[in-house]
Amino acid sequence: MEPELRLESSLWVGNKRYRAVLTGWHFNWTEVDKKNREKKTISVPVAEVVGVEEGRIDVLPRKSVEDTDKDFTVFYVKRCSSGSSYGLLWRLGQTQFSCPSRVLRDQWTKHLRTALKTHSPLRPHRLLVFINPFGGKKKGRQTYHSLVAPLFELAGISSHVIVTERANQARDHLLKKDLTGFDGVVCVGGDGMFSEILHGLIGRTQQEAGLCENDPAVTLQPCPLHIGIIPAGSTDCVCYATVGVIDPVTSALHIIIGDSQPLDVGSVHQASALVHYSVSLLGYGFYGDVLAESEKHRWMGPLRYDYSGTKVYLSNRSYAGIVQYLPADPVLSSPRDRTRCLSGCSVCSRSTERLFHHSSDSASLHSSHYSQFSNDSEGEWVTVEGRFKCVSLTCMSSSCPKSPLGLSPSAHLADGTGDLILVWDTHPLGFLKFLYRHTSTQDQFDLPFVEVHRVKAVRFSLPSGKEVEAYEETGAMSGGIDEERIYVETVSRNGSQQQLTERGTEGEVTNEQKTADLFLCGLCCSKAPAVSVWNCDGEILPFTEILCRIHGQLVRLYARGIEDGAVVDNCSEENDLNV
Ligand SMILES: CCCCCCCCCCCCC/C=C/[C@@H](O)[C@H](COP(=O)(O)O)NC(=O)CCCCCCCCCCCCCCC
Ligand SMILES: Nc1ncnc2c1ncn2[C@@H]1O[C@H](COP(=O)(O)OP(=O)(O)O)[C@@H](O)[C@H]1O
Ligand SMILES: [Ca+2]
Repeated sequence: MEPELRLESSLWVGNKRYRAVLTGWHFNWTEVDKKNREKKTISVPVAEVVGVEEGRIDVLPRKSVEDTDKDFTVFYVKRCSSGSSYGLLWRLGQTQFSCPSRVLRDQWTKHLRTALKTHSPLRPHRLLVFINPFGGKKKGRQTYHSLVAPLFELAGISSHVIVTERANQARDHLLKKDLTGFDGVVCVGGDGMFSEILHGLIGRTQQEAGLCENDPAVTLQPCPLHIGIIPAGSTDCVCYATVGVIDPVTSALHIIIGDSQPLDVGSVHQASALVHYSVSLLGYGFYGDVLAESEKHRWMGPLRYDYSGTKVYLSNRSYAGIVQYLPADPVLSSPRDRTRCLSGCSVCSRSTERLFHHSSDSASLHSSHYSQFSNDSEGEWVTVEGRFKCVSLTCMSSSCPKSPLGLSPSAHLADGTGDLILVWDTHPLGFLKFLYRHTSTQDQFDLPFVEVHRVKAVRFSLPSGKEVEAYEETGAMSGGIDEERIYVETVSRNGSQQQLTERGTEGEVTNEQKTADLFLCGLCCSKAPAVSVWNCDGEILPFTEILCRIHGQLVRLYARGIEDGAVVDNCSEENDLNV
């Protein structure tokens, strides 16, 4: 602690006298009664002070209520239990202090501001904000302007706001435009919008580092800019899994105080090309089918997933496939150890050490393991083959309001691994039981037809002859087999990421749409299709045979992971105005 940051004096809040103390890390004020007896203390970590203003201030709308030259107002984070969610809601608390003199007031504001700078080095000064006006319930713009912008203004953050006019605008901006002076990028939208930001920032960082994203063996460069998520989408799983609640004000406060949460990212490859990045769900079978079906019902908003989920469940399909995976070190953690990755997680901290201080570890991965779809399953790769209801890979728990503990409740946000969930073909009631367990604390892996593995990489392929069979079946039904096959082959030869991830501008048919059409055409015919599609964080991938490698802590979010429920709920403290 730097001694000059310490300050102690008597201050008044209303007509009560307090003994206020600023140490390096905390700002405390304790009520003192007329007989000098100390009563309740309120303690705010300096890192959670949002701002300090002279006078008496109100926010939302912001106005100076009274500017006596002996007063100052402190804004800070307060926690409230969220009822249904596991995480805590953050709200803006404010307390108005009166000093005996103006000199003392100036001393307090100066010291508090200096302490803020010293103890929150990652607080953003300038942010680039992308708003998807069509995400979720289409309230992104309103949410940002009414709830988030006033808080940014209060905290002295300047923001450059872009309301997107087309899909991939945010990604393209991040790939090409000047980003000098920005500390972070904020995305107002859902997981799809987050994915755009992710692709833009990872791509830009690799471009600048001269690294080739197409090569799964390359150790990618972590992104220097932080990402903030203001949830305004349908699933909002990345926000829920990293903050614990879906709440724009909570997320805005995490951004303001410069919280930092690293996140693992999977890179998905086909042949020698990068196809997509994934953080929440890379799913084949059920989740792929649900996404393909739901794209037809976008107009339903977030409900489209429940409708399509039920429809796909009732169609009771399973798919043949070969899954190969590279297991992670079982000594470090296990997907069934019943732990949860919480704020300050020790498994993730140890991984930081391993990921960034022993780069020779990752060098050992630069072997033929990543040579695309080679048949050698030498080394540690494990191969399983059969029929699956679904094959899912997630880099984190993927908790969301639908499933508060997530696809893999013990997965870690930043341990450099993903959890591979294999659900073997089973009777419909068994599968329903599996799905239903996601909504409660019951263990969805404790079923005889379910396996879960903590992995560093996964490869998926179709049993020999299946792919041709698949296209022939669908082609026979649609009458368009030749055109489709040529199209897929052309794209894979070009290997252009731009082409692979571009989503439709009007009048033009993209890969995803073609793949979805090809697949959906199978849905409406009596014969079940032999192949499903991959759902990659809400995008349909145009390939079936893929390789995914997990990159530890490739990006950082303005978040801190889910806070332990034992953290005090200080919502109803006396003397504070809850804004
Ligand atoms: C019976 C109840 C079953 C509930 C099962 C819940 C499982 C939920 C797991 C959710 C994992 C979420 C992973 C995140 C994926 C997102 O990246 C991604 C994109 O999100 P965005 O549109 O916001 O941009 N979202 C998705 O792909 C959505 C996947 C959602 C699947 C939901 C499935 C609901 C299933 C309902 C089945 C009901 C069966 C009833 C039978 C009578
Ligand atoms: N202005 C826009 N018009 C159409 N699509 C957009 C626009 N901006 C972003 N998108 C795309 O919309 C998709 C869904 O966005 P998202 O914010 O995740 O909402 P949701 O959670 O409802 O799917 C994303 O894939 C994103 O690329
Ligand atoms: Ca992980």
